[in-house]
Amino acid sequence: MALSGAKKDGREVKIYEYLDELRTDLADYISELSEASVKERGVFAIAISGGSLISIIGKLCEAPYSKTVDWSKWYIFWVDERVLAKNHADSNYKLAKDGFLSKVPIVPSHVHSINDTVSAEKAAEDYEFVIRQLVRTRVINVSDVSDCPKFDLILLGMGPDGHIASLFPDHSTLDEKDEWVTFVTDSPKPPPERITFTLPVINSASNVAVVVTGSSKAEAAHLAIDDVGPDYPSLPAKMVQPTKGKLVWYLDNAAASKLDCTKFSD
Ligand SMILES: O=C(O)[C@H](O)[C@@H](O)[C@H](O)[C@H](O)COP(=O)(O)O
Repeated sequence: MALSGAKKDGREVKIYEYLDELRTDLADYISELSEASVKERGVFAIAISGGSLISIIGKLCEAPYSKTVDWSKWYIFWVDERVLAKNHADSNYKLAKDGFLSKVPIVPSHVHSINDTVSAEKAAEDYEFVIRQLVRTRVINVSDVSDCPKFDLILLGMGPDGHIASLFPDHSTLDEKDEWVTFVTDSPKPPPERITFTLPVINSASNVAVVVTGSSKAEAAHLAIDDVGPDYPSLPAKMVQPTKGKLVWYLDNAAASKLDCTKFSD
């Protein structure tokens, strides 16, 4: 059973004792969003991150989701990617392909991975170009507030330092307002070269879910979720504030161990 707290500003925080409960609830949530999006606009545009998130959403490859989700309508994107060959052990594409995409009938041409044959800067530029084409054809919706792409769902993990996607604390990419996709060549988490969606794109999504497990992330989760004042202006996870979309945090007990649950109002 999740201890769920709806906070004042519309964020939802869900905390689970058992990882399998979290995986099931998240899979339910994703399949509900997929169904609603397919009903409303015929497609589901979802952007995923790397890391432990992939094994968590691997639940979607199991029954009933494997049979009930309309996989033919899914379009897959990466919120961030390491600039490596697609068959490299550290590639987010490879991680997702091996752990998820190869196990469900997603149309191969709907899987939009980065150009892995060019520099980080060019890969970011190319990826933004691809996204612009798909916004034009409305595979991806567009935000009426920011003119940014409006993904149906963006799935994020979070690092112990509070990074999300490949947006790291105190990094200049956090200030990027014009580009949809940018690049880093000095990522503190290896490998150093990455591309990443910018905050305006993340915050334009219809739905954002941040999935965090493990005690190493408890402090960052506390700083991002609890109202700790203006002392941590550059914590990327705290900057995830969808303009009109819905934000849900999925945490296990260990990651939630420093949260001030008394502030939650159901
Ligand atoms: O490619 C990456 O490195 C990411 O997309 C990154 O943002 C990741 O989601 C977090 O670092 C959490 O990773 P873990 O869940 O594995 O700790």
